[in-house]
Amino acid sequence: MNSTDKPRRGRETRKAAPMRRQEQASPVGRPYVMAAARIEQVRSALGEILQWEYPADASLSHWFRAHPKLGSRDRGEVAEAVFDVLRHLRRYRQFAESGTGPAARRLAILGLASVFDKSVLNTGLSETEQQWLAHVQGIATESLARAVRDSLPDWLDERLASLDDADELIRALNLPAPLDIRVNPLKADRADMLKQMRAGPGLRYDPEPTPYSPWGIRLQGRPPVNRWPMFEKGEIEVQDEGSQILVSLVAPKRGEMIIDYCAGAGGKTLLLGALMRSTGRLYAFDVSAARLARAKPRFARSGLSNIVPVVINPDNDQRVKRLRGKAHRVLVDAPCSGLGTLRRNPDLKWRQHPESLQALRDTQASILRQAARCVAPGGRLVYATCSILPEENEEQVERFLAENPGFILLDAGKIASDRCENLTLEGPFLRLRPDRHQTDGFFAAALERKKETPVKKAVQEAEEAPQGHNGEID
Ligand SMILES: C[S@@+](CC[C@H](N)C(=O)[O-])C[C@H]1O[C@@H](n2cnc3c(N)ncnc32)[C@H](O)[C@@H]1O
Repeated sequence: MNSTDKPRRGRETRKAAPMRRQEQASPVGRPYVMAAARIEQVRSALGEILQWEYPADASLSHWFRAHPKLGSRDRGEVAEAVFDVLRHLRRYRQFAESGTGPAARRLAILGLASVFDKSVLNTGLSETEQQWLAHVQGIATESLARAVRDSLPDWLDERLASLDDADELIRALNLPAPLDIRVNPLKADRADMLKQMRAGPGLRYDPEPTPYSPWGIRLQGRPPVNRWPMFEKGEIEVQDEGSQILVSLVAPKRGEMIIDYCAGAGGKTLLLGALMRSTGRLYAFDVSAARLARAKPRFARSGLSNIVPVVINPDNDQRVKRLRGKAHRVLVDAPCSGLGTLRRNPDLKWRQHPESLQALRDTQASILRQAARCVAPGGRLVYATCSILPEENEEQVERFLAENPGFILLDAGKIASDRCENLTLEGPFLRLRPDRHQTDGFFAAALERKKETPVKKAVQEAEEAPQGHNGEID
């Protein structure tokens, strides 16, 4: 699960334009209408989202389409309140149990308390509601159990408890994220792009270079990046710095044959292709034709001509078979719980369950096994997720290595730091966390197929399969 590569919702922070609506900024009489109407809008949107039928951003987009009269500021405020509720749902539900009237309205009020100043919000509240809000806002959250205070389901709280500095991690996952973009190294230079942004549409979003990735720029607030000329020209893409660092582990070279095995909407494919300087052959595999279709306009904007998108079957795909033992590098950006991206997708903590995790683990192991067969002797296999759970990460890799002695584990931290200055990581794995690196939570391992281990079986099977020119597939 990864939806890190599109413009995100998130509260405006730091130097971005102040977001909390203040009474003095509104004409007389307006705050009441605004606050009262907004409470009803947020309540109504939450009514759809909390069914959990679809991801929250999809449900919210659906709700916006059903309310076309709302302007961009209205939508921004509704989105901000809704996402605040999703982040703090368990605590807010507990707070909403007290008080009178529909609890759904009280959830909306709590969400809007993060958007509006008290004076504005109070204009839409009854006396009793104002008293209730003041009461719950005065509760010392430190006295609550962590799962309530930081709003986690019990099963997730228990799993996260085993991680180092769990409290810091959980707190960071509950904060809204800034927006990272990535410069397309084929078309632009980061220093020039920073200048252009500061002189143009990016100025009010406080653009700064990302600390580790040489291609990243961090923006505060909710910049409408996809309407900016540099985006339309393919000079920039939205991509969390963590994803950029992860691609640096693949370290593709000019002229190589690379497979992005789970390419999805192509976020990582784009950077891989640019690092190959649009040479060689870059297969973008995915089982989802719809996701690959979403990647196509991005590929077109990027100016890359080395990408071959292929919709594959999850089992026994003949085109995959033909690439056995041939690829210099294979990236498996596996489908995962996405729990490292809670800053942007807080609904995932309510949409995932231990049972769905087990199914994901089986899929991950199966994809890793199949993708590994494509790696040439001496070639590199990178396994990555945007999860923070060991069962989707270290445990998968350790099991794979135990079953596949022809592969060895490389030092991912060292490889990443070759490309990403300032990045010092301990241990063989790449583990990024919002509390330590200000990125989403990511995991990656870099493996190498031993040179001396012939991919005998794989090659044999590849020879049996009908070949395209040079073992390529169309
Ligand atoms: C984490 S997402 C990939 C995100 C993408 N790499 C990016 O950077 O935008 C995982 C992808 O794996 C795909 N997937 C699921 N099962 C698969 C399989 N058996 N083989 C290949 N891809 C699969 C999903 O369709 C999804 O697009």
